[in-house]
Amino acid sequence: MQFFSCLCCGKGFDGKKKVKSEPSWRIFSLKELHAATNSFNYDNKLGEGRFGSVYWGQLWDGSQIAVKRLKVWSSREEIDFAVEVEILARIRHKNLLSVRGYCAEGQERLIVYEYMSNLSLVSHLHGQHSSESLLDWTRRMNIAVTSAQAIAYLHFHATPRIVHGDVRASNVLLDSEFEARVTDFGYGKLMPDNAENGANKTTKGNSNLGYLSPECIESGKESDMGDVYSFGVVLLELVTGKRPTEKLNQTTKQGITEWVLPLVYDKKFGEIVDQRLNGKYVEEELKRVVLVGLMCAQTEPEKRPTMSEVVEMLMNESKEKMTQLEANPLFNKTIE
Ligand SMILES: Nc1ncnc2c1ncn2[C@@H]1O[C@H](COP(=O)(O)OP(=O)(O)OP(=O)(O)O)[C@@H](O)[C@H]1O
Repeated sequence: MQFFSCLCCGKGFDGKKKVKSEPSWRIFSLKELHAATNSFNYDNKLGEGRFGSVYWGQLWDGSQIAVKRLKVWSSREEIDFAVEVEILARIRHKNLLSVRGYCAEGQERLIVYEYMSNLSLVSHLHGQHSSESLLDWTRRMNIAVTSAQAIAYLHFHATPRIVHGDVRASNVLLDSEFEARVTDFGYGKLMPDNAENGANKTTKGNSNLGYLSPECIESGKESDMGDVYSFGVVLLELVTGKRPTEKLNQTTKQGITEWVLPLVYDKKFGEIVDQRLNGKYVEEELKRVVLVGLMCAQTEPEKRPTMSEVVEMLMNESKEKMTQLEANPLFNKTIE
């Protein structure tokens, strides 16, 4: 850690007070997190992922937190854990979920995040909130653009630059205003490959297969272009309300791109859009998101746009840009 200044106490490693002393994260005691989560009570549990369970909690100052209690962690990786969490904690963007701190005591390894009261995108599209139709078109467009900005930030502006490695709808959380907060970035580095119950960096217990690019499945390696592919799947999921893969019958599954592309050829955008929107959407915007999503989720990584280009394409409302998008060879049935 010698190359980092100490953000926790606001001092540089030369010991002098820095101008900006606002702490961005801190170390929590296990006692404090026990008190906040009612001793990791079952009633406080928000859910469970591959790396552990997440609990809702409230600190003494009234602020709400989400505590991720990681599965067994060997003390051998203690230093790595602290270094990695500190790197994640330093990465700040309004659409990335902020790490408030961590706790490493005995065998316990916990990461403390801000609490997102509207949970994840997946819960609104396919889960506990899916029947409430809280995601109107404006919210969906906002989520598309801001989550793209967050991933572009990781790829191009974060220090160090970060490949997310697990872009999917369950990792797009929503705050009280339904603003997107991308989470779970950098976990590939944080969790050792052979962690007990922890999955390999890209296979992840098959739970993200619908999001993984073909080259990532083949090589087992994460990449920025792999993130672009996964983000394309999220965009399509966001506007169609469909899952990344749907079971056609006992033996066959269909990927979301295979379902959408033929409808694009036939210009049947009204069939593509999530029917729960009851026709309340902006056609040009829908078209834009669908085309960008398909361009991202192309098989060949070199044909995909970068995340910065994705942001640009999603935000550009000009007719010229739309014409340019439509002219992409991917949407020309005869070339395929
Ligand atoms: N900061 C948070 N605020 C509110 N809910 C959260 C927060 N972080 C996680 N959750 C919820 O906790 C549950 C578990 O999250 P977790 O990140 O461990 O798993 P996941 O993302 O669903 O899967 P995986 O980690 O395997 O990718 C999810 O349902 C998620 O919505």
